[in-house]
Amino acid sequence: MSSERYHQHFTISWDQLHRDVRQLCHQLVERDFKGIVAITRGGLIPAALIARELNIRLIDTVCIKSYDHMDQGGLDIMKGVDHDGDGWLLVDDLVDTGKTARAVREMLPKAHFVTMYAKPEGRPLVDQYLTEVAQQCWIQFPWDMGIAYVEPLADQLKK
Ligand SMILES: O=P(O)(O)OC[C@H]1O[C@H](OP(=O)(O)OP(=O)(O)O)[C@H](O)[C@@H]1O
Ligand SMILES: Nc1nc2[nH]cnc2c(=O)[nH]1
Ligand SMILES: [Mg+2]
Repeated sequence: MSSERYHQHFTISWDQLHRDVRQLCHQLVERDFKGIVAITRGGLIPAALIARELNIRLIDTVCIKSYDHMDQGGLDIMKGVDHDGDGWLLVDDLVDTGKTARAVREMLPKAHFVTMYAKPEGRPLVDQYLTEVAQQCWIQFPWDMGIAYVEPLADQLKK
């Protein structure tokens, strides 16, 4: 699937992400998890912040790749886990088409699956998410961006 399906950007700053993680954690803190399984790589960042909020130190990974920047390819599963997820919190940054989530759900059917952001197609595959984002939006994460100089509008208009 190609990048043409994305018509807008939804940009998330480090501050926003951190606030969103804390808000999601309010809904998780009463539960008792054995540990966290983070879906690499995007899930690693929220997983670390969630682990701090919920005081969880046992963190495992499912290592998987499906996108080359905005282009979706075949799923490449590099590492799984040897349990069905019972009592574990499964974390990814987002669910989009749900292809990644479907594959990981098969591996860990009993895990409690959360993402920070969810698009409509993938939303039914997760147990909990914080913010819904339109299907045609590309979510731009802070780790994929940098601070850059922006030319004043007046100078841009002179060109
Ligand atoms: O619902 P889907 O359409 O499957 O898309 C969601 C997945 O895509 C991204 O991962 P990606 O494969 O780009 O790898 P990364 O986490 O290493 O950036 C994102 O982190 C999710 O894991
Ligand atoms: N950064 C990012 N990765 C994705 N992988 C699938 N959809 C997205 C998205 O909207 N943003
Ligand atoms: Mg990912």
